[in-house]
Amino acid sequence: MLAQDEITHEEKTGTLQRNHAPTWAEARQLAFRCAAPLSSVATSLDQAIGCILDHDVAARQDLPHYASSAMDGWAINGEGPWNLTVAGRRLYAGEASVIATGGLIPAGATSVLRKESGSVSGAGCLSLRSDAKPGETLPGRHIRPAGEEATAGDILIPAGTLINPAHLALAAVAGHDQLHVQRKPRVAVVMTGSEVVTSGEPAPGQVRDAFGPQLDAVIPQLGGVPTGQLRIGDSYQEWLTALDGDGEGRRPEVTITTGGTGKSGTDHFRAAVVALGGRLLLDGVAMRPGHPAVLAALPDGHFIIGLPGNPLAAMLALMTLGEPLLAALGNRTPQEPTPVLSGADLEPTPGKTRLVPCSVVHGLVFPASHTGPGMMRGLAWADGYMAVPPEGAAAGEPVPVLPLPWTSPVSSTIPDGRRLPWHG
Ligand SMILES: Nc1nc2c(c(=O)[nH]1)N[C@H]1C(S)=C(S)[C@@H](COP(=O)(O)OP(=O)(O)OC[C@H]3O[C@@H](n4cnc5c(N)ncnc54)[C@H](O)[C@@H]3O)O[C@H]1N2
Ligand code: MOO
Repeated sequence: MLAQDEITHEEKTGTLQRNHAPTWAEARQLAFRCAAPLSSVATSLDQAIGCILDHDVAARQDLPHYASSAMDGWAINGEGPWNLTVAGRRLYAGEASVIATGGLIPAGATSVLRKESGSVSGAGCLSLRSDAKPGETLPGRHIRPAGEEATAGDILIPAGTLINPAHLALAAVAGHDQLHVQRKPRVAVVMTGSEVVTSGEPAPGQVRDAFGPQLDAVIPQLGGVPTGQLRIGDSYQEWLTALDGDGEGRRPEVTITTGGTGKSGTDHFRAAVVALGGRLLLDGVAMRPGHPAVLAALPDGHFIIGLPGNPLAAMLALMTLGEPLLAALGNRTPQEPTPVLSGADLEPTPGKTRLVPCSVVHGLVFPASHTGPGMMRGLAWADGYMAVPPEGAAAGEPVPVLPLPWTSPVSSTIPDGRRLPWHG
């Protein structure tokens, strides 16, 4: 939801009165600060994977909750020989009964004798084999005591943990059927453009859709839950209907649109937001590519991110606005840039941060090739993206680098870790 205390006067009145677009760093900060974390939700174990735990998970009873046999053999009382009795009954001195691995230790048992350490006579008398290992009948031998792993009330998984498959098993064996987790923002995608085709080779004047295949895959990587994709043409009415949610004003916490951020007659993002009573929190960012990106809030406190139509521009705008917004809604911290020494001279772009897919080779960062605003080739192989400051950077100077949602964090090559004067 929209963070009420972060709404400025400009935003309340629905008018953005900036004379210049925010810097890339300001835009990221705004996208993070405009949203408050969603509430927590109780969920079944299978739905909790990859979620952040909101309440501690404690052992409901001792783990294991009863003393059990660690071996197949006999539960015994005292030193042998033993008279065999019915399994499960209390054992008195000199008695034994058959037990399997995991079986409940009967009252009176002092230890478990492994099958290979005993022999039974025809008369039902159990005796220790002469080749049995020493100490086989010592008290507690081959018994797994109750509470060996945890005592009732022990915190097994603290709040804040990112749930992995083993955590699910631990919660289950500790007696839990549900977990309280941080709710993830639901994210709908609305793709615009009557020239966009979704299969085969496009004809001249058509383009093959670059967003359908990747957005629902990247949304979970950014901590969101995709709720579906809608394709519309270029008319204002289609925009209005698409952004109006289910027709009764219900919509997911975030809607991502693609295309229509320009200011031509077919670009209806802003008009549709205003018609729905919403306001623009940010209209354009001083970056390249992706500068026409828009962030808006609707009266229900839900958000719309307008990504430009050019595919690389859109993905870098998603990293700039969507990554911090989804982090805020999911109660996580946004990605921080890491300083890495540049392996190449990077041209200045006065007044704009340049976002460039990049590769890291032997600790130096290099711009990828094929990184025009409409291209996907450079991004597909990149280790991350550089945020080249407006003044550029010479080879050997540090530049801020961020990972992509599907790449590993980039490690810093700056030896003393000193803070760099990032723009913005
Ligand atoms: N006169 C100006 N024209 C443009 C400017 C400008 O400042 N002045 N900015 C350019 C930049 S930069 C961008 S980015 C785009 C923004 O355009 P829109 O967000 O309005 O997007 P569209 O016009 O709908 O499409 C742009 C481009 O992207 C292609 N596209 C759209 N959807 C898809 C898709 N699903 N898969 C692949 N490609 C897609 C579309 O065919 C266009 O080629 O405006 C520039 N123009
Ligand atoms: O956002 Mo556009 O280049 O800046 O594609």
